[in-house]
Amino acid sequence: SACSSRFVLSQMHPMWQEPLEVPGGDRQSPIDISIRKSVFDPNLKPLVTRYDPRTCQQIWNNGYSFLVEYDDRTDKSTLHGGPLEDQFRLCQFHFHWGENNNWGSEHTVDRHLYPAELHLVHWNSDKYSLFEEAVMEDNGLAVIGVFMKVGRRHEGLQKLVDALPAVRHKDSVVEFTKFDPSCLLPQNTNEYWTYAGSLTTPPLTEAVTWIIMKQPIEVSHDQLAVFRSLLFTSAEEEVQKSMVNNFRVQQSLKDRTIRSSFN
Ligand SMILES: NS(=O)(=O)N=C1NCCCN1
Ligand SMILES: [Zn+2]
Repeated sequence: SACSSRFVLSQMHPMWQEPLEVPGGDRQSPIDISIRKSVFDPNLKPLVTRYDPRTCQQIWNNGYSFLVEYDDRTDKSTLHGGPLEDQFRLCQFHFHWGENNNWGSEHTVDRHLYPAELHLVHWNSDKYSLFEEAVMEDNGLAVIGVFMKVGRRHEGLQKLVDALPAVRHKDSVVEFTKFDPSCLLPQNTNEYWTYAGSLTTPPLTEAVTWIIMKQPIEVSHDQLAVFRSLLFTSAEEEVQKSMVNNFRVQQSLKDRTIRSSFN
């Protein structure tokens, strides 16, 4: 699908070598969400997600994370409401995690680190016709962030976990269908923070309206361990590197306000 953003692969730098300059630089992500600095906005609406599992296509290890990619050629899996004025189309979701359960999320809440974070990536299909186009525009993308904490096994996630050994190496792809990503959202999606930010992996463009869920989802220790069995490296590379700590360093808030949908 268009959103697999293969063009990004060519510009990709390993996480640990931040590019020297980033586009703009005054609305970069991720950030710490300071609860006392966030401002309650009573005009924020409930989030509306309508995901059609039939648009789910494949899982791909892009050497950064693993992406579950959706057919985004029509408006079948969409997001609107919340802070958004337009309708956005789901193109993929992926995760960021650590080498252990003490860290791994990209965003933090009052400096609290979670072991992992889910990103559901959508692009503005009211204003643009391709992900690649929207990724360059300041109102082009909307990413829902969901924190993950260690607890009960997540039954919906398990189908995804079982498919991971098939995409162990960078550039491997496997068919993956009929997955409804709404099972990965917390039961309360009315409480979130939202702010203007950027992609946290190249092209790092300042195109993202971030919507970070307050309520984390629970996944088991063993499910996270399978994430860590993935590799950054392709099958033919001699030295294999385990895919862990694939999060970006936090960025300055600069002149931004984080709004909350709850008091
Ligand atoms: N972690 S992130 O901000 O979602 N970054 C992304 N970069 C490229 C395409 C999709 N997402
Ligand atoms: Zn991400």
